[in-house]
Amino acid sequence: MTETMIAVIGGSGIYEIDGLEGAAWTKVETPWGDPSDEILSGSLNGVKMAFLPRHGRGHVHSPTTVPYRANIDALKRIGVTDIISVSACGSFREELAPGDFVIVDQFIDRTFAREKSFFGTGCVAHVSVAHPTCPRLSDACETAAKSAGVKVHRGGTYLAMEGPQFSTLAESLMYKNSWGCDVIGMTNMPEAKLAREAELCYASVAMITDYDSWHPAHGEVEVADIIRVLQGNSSKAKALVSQLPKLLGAERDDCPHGCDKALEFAIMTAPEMRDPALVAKLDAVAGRVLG
Ligand SMILES: CSC[C@H]1O[C@H](OP(=O)(O)O)[C@H](O)[C@@H]1O
Ligand SMILES: Nc1ncnc2[nH]cnc12
Repeated sequence: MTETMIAVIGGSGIYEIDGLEGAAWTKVETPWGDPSDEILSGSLNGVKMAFLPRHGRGHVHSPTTVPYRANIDALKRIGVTDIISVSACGSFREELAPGDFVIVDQFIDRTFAREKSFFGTGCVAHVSVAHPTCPRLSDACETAAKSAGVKVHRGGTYLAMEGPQFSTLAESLMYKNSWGCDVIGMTNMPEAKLAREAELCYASVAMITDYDSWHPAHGEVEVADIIRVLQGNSSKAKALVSQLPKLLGAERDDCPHGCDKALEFAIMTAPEMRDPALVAKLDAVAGRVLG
């Protein structure tokens, strides 16, 4: 058994969480630079919890400049076992309405201006992201959302776009009609890929804020509308988070889906050819397999 530590990565509109016992903001240093902000750590119902505002308090980082590698490394470094992402998203389906939550389980990664891996020259690794979210953690999010009285949909494909501009009408229609996507956002990639490389369970809660730009009755997406919906959503997200500790418990077994063993057979570079500097940087992320 391992001690559980649940981290919440809060997206747009969520810059703190209340109710943690012994809560303190702490700066965590990583070999990949500074995380988005200090990390708030404490406990809830006897379970260790951490919170990291993805864009930083005051919303400093754009989706492109969020330091995704530093964020995931920092969470792993302080002992996090499970990451719940909470994100504002546009919807491609009439029935996924603003105010609803979707427990996303697939992604299409259209981002192109971000570092997407901890590995590279001198230590090459290939992990599977066929199933990029953890079903055990997603189950907990679904149950937590229902207990918090949130309208929640299970499963959906999240189109991760580079941004920061929203999509054109042609893009929105293509993602919806040709690619069959359910929601759109700018941040869950490469975050989910990096969490998998770091052998952390990851689940994603998409808070629907708008119909992107495809919906004839809703016009184009605007930040003012998103903020209005987020103001209603943030108390729902906090209620969801407060249910998680009792669902996940203070101790956990190995992940039944193998998220915590993702690197077991992933590293290709021969031990004698590995770059010692890169191996040193991988101490938190891949120390289990690199020794
Ligand atoms: C404020 S609208 C666009 C912005 O909101 C989402 O951020 P997050 O995923 O961190 O909640 C979206 O991905 C964009 O970054
Ligand atoms: N329509 C949209 N596109 C991309 N990111 C979003 N975040 C919230 N709404 C969005």
